[in-house]
Amino acid sequence: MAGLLKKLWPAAVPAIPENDDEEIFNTEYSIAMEYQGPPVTYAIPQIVPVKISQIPIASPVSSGTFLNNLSFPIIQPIVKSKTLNQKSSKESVDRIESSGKLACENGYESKPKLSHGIGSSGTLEVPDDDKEDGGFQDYMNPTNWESTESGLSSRVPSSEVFSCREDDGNDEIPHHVKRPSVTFESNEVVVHEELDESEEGSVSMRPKIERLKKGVCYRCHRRKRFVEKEVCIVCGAKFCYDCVLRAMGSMPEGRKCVTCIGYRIDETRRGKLGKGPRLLKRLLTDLEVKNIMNSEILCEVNQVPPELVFVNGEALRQDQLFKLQNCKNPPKKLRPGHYWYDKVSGFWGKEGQKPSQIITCQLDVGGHVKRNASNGNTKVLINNREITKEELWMLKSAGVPCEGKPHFWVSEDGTYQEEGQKNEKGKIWDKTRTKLVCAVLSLPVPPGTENPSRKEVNGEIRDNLAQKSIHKFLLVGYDKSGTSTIYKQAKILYGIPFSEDERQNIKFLIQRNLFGYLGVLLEGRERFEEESLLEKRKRCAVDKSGPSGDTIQIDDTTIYSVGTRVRAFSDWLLQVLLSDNLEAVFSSASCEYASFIEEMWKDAAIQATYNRRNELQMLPRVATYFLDQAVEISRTDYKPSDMDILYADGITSSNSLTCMEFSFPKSTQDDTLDPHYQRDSSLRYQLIRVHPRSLGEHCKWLDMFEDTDIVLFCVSMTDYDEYSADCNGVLTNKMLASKHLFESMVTHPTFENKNFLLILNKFDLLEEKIEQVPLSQCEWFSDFKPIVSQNRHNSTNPSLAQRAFHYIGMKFKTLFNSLTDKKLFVSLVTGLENDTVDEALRYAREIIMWEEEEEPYFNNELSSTDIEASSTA
Ligand SMILES: Nc1nc2c(ncn2[C@@H]2O[C@H](COP(=O)(O)OP(=O)(O)OP(=O)(O)O)[C@@H](O)[C@H]2O)c(=O)[nH]1
Ligand SMILES: [Mg+2]
Repeated sequence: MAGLLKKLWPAAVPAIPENDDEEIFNTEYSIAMEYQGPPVTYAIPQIVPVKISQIPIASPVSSGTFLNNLSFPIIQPIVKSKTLNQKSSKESVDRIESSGKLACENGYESKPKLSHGIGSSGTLEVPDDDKEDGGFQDYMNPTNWESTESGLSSRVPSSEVFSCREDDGNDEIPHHVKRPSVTFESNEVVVHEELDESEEGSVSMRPKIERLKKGVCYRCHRRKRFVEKEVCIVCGAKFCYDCVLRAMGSMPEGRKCVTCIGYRIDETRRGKLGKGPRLLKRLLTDLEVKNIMNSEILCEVNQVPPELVFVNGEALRQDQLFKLQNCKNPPKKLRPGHYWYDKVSGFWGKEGQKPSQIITCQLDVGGHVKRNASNGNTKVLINNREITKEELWMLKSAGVPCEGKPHFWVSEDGTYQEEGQKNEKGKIWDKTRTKLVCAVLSLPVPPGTENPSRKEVNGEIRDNLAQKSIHKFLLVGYDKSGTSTIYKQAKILYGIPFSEDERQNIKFLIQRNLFGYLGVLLEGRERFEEESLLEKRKRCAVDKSGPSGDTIQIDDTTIYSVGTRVRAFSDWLLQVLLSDNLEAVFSSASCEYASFIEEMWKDAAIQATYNRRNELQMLPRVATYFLDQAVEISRTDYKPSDMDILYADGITSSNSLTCMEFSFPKSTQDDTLDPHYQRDSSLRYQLIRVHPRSLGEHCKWLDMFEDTDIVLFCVSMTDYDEYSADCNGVLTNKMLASKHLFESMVTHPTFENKNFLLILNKFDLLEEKIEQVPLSQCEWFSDFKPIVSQNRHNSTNPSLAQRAFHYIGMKFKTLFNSLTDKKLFVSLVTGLENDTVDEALRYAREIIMWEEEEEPYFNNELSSTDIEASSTA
């Protein structure tokens, strides 16, 4: 029988054994073949599970349309035991030994053997045609087979690509996958595969394939870098638009190449099950795609094998896994691996890691949670588990006293009490701040009453919402470097509304700031008045003693003197400011100050003072913006505009840690460049802004942010001649202080391999300042000696500020490289201008993507400034 089959399809029957044994007849085989008959909707390979005995071999040539229209059929045994939890339908079932090895039931250890047709000598009988094909020949040559350490697998040498002779140049079989080899020493079918020991506790059943160059389609081998591809969830082969249907066939188990059908999925792709079949959507109807996606999610072979899921050290049974997956709040992204579960609180996490989720409590899965389950080292316990640093931070933010290394009992709703004490002390989750801290530190919060992501599919509850992976940007900078301005700018840019609470806070903040600015003005007026009085007296004295006796009547005093009403208001305001009682004043909303402010603002003395505002050092630059609308702002019904919010100094009174989630809106640039970016509009990002004060001494709290994808380190370029006093009153150059903070961060062990994007901010201010104060004022920049041409500035002849920016960037790059051996990315920003902030954040996204893809997507011209290309001289 096998011989006959081989005669029929000599080049395409790799798996048919020599023996005509009944066993073989009764083994189910799949035939994947391409249909080349009259046009049907689309030509796709058909997968037909048949037994050899059922194959219509009577007269293949004359058997009519069906067989004649099939070319290159691939016949493969369907090995039902490819998933570890599945029962075999036959005796010829592979057994998974406890060591995780795959072996034959009869104890024969499988040897790598041919799969094309075995001669009695065990050598290959390769048809002449095939011999011409180097790749195929290599594959078929037993001397080229190698055993791996386990002795179970075989590696295809040479190209490692199963290459099949092309008949008409058009209809290759999906040939990239290394075929499982088959031995027939015991009439049993054994699939040899490579073990991927990298996966936690699992025996990977995935056939390895040769990784082709990026962008290459695994079927037609054409390089189409910017063309969307569909990926096999088992072997990772990617197929282009033209090839995907031929390579994947009817997809009974979702997006798998035909040769991967029956195999367990690659666990790293589990998160992608049922998601984003963008290419298929272009090729198939909605219903077809939906069915394929449903099969992908629901078919048995794609499920997580229970014995590979360990909870508190115990492997699960099928019923336990079912319970876990179908409870009210099931673990998300459940994959084979080791987890811990605190039944009392519902905390759930990967072994050795902080909790990732709060699932339904009191489930009967796994044993007791171990003290070291999450590898915490804080000596503080929650339900017998030593908690992690992050959790300790969260508890502290919730106001839970943690001195004395207490042991807490925490229940599902977050109520907690100390061990040995009867009274509940409160609820952890009550404070909004605690939730914010949790969001930032990637700690779970109890699920809401309703979880909208859960959906009923075919009677089974599945978490069907895309498990969006969030990329985290950590924005840090020295005092007043502009991080909150950039943060607010991002909020406005990406349409993340300020909450009512935030708006109320900001409104008060702006009004308070305005009163502060007015206070500075009023003090200034008093000073100017005194100065002019002094001046007047001097002049009088000169006049009296003067020879001529003529007096020049310039009386400045009237300019700076105010009427009684304004004086009274001014005295009151200064008093309020001094007593720091503004909040109380504003909270009595019934009081309307606008009319006072208006009267005062119109006063000639105040206007005269305002005109000399450059002499008032206490008045920040931004004050002009707010003073110009002093009357509107002081009204009780004032609503801050986005611009007002942006310019307001500080976000809230406690602005040490803020966090927002956003997506990049699709830009026209994204459209034209790469599908990757189009997909990106659905990806979520988190911008976390943290003040260095919150990081503690030597940034000791920095490891809270270990899952940061990229650090945006913000430096104000105007800091080079400014000083700040530390707690001992010692003055430090702010640029050097910034450099010091930068060094602490980049050398922090948690951030060893992190990407850093340096944001050189306040370029607008630098342009003004650099004309007045040389950059070399800062000792770190002492060798900045630019030769600036008098000609107009252009791209080849940059301005002094541009040169300074390049120079500062270079200094940081060199420093970064000397500390980390890595490349620092740099972006030029003016925090008050939205386009530069947008550009910097998109650049950060690009850097993360490069990391993911290992290759840059497009050239740097489109991204933020590349310092390396510039010169500093
Ligand atoms: N002109 C100009 N002003 C800026 C720029 N970026 C920030 N500022 C101003 O600089 C001041 C400090 O900026 P913030 O964003 O508050 O700085 P910060 O990093 O939050 O500093 P902390 O207040 O210490 O938290 C504010 O008055 C901002 O309006 C910029 O690019 N140009
Ligand atoms: Mg600020």
